[in-house]
Amino acid sequence: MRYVSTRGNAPALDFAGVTLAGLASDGGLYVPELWPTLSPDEIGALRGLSYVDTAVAVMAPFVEGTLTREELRGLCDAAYGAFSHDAVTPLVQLDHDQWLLELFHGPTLAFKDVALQLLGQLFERFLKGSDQHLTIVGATSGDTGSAAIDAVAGREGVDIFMLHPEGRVSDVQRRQMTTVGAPNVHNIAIRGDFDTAQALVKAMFNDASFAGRFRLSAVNSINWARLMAQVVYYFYAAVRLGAPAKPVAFSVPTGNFGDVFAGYVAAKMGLPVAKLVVATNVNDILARALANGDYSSRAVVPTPTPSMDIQVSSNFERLMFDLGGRDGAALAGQMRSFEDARAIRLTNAQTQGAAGLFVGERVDTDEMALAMRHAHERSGQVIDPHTAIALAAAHRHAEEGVPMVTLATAHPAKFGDAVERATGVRPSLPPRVGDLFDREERFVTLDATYEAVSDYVAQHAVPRG
Ligand SMILES: Cc1ncc(COP(=O)(O)O)c(C=O)c1O
Ligand SMILES: N[C@@H](CCOP(=O)(O)O)C(=O)O
Repeated sequence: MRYVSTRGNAPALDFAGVTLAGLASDGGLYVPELWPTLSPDEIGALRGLSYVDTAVAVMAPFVEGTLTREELRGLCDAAYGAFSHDAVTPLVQLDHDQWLLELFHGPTLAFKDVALQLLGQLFERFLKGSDQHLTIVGATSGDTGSAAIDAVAGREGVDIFMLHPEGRVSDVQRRQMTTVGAPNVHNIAIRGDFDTAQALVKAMFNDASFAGRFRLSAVNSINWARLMAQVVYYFYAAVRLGAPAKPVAFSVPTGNFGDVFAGYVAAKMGLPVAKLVVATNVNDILARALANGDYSSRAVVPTPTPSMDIQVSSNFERLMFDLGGRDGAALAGQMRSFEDARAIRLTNAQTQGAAGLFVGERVDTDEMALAMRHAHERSGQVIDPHTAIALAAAHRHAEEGVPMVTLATAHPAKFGDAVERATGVRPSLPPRVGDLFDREERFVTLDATYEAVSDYVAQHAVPRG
């Protein structure tokens, strides 16, 4: 399998190449040259398979030429052995057609673990025997940071620099990052929002002289391997609910458009997906873009769903590329206009193509709290605020006879205050992270400027050999 950049001006790479590169050298994102497909019989044959067996069947075409199925299985066994539920991503029934897909049984209690535990294994595999030292730079609005740190803390040959917006992540989220004592972990709080943090990370990749000094890599969902691993659970859930004979709908709490783009990939691969509900909080650029092609970014408003407080969704570029006829030059022009004006109109091909599968929904904080309360009172489920955004959106699209799966992206204990306010229940932290508030924190706080952040990274990273 070869991968091409959405901006059409970077070398095509194999799977190991895109995993280590993260972002393409022309500023674009890597996507497979062709979408692999599974036939209805092949999808039907996934029914009853374990999560790891499903993962191998779904991901094998993406790693072809780089990893054998047996190698992939070994990495998946190691990655998913760290999950606390045998099913890895279990389904929970809420009512007749409404389901939750629990994605938070990994070490850091959020869906990011599903991809990042595997990414940690992939980095180790691809760096084995080489003298390269990887400098990972990442941005987090809360959950990617801890999941990435957990995946690489203490690993040889890797340093991780993780930027989070100061004061805009929950206490649990921050402590999950800042109390990890491993010397290769560097936490940076920036005086700015997540979009600024993400832009600073991309600027380091796009600065040829900086990127030339270090072997940079990415753990955000700009890294293709992240999305690939997330495609698996769409198949795993859908076959349990009747696919391929029956289409299944998904509602996805959305920020950087990574998780829901993985659902799009599953559909491109042949999974019968009835609908993908793109659920946003009041930071609703995606809901507006999908409703009327208005892709314009506004100031980020802090909410009780901090991980979705995003106005520039990296992975939307992948969708725009695919729906716009895979024209790298045209997409590069569109992205340049967006970067300059923070506002563009999507083309007809992009809006109409998206309308076939996606529907955007904006859910405000009151509706979110109501969804949490209803899930608790009617179905006995304590859910986190991000999941509640998607559940509220899912109810707007309930259709008789079509299973609707809401992706439960975080454990409620990560957002204990918001959950308690809405439901009166204070969820307790699972024992694996129970002593979080007794551990010492370690991080620096920097101005949100390129100079401040890149200088800090340059002073602490290991240069290329
Ligand atoms: C708990 C939670 N839900 C939803 C999201 C949004 O996912 P995505 O950025 O892939 O759209 C995030 C962050 O990414 C998150 O941490
Ligand atoms: N909500 C995310 C933001 C980064 O998203 P990513 O999926 O691109 O890593 C977070 O929790 O950090």
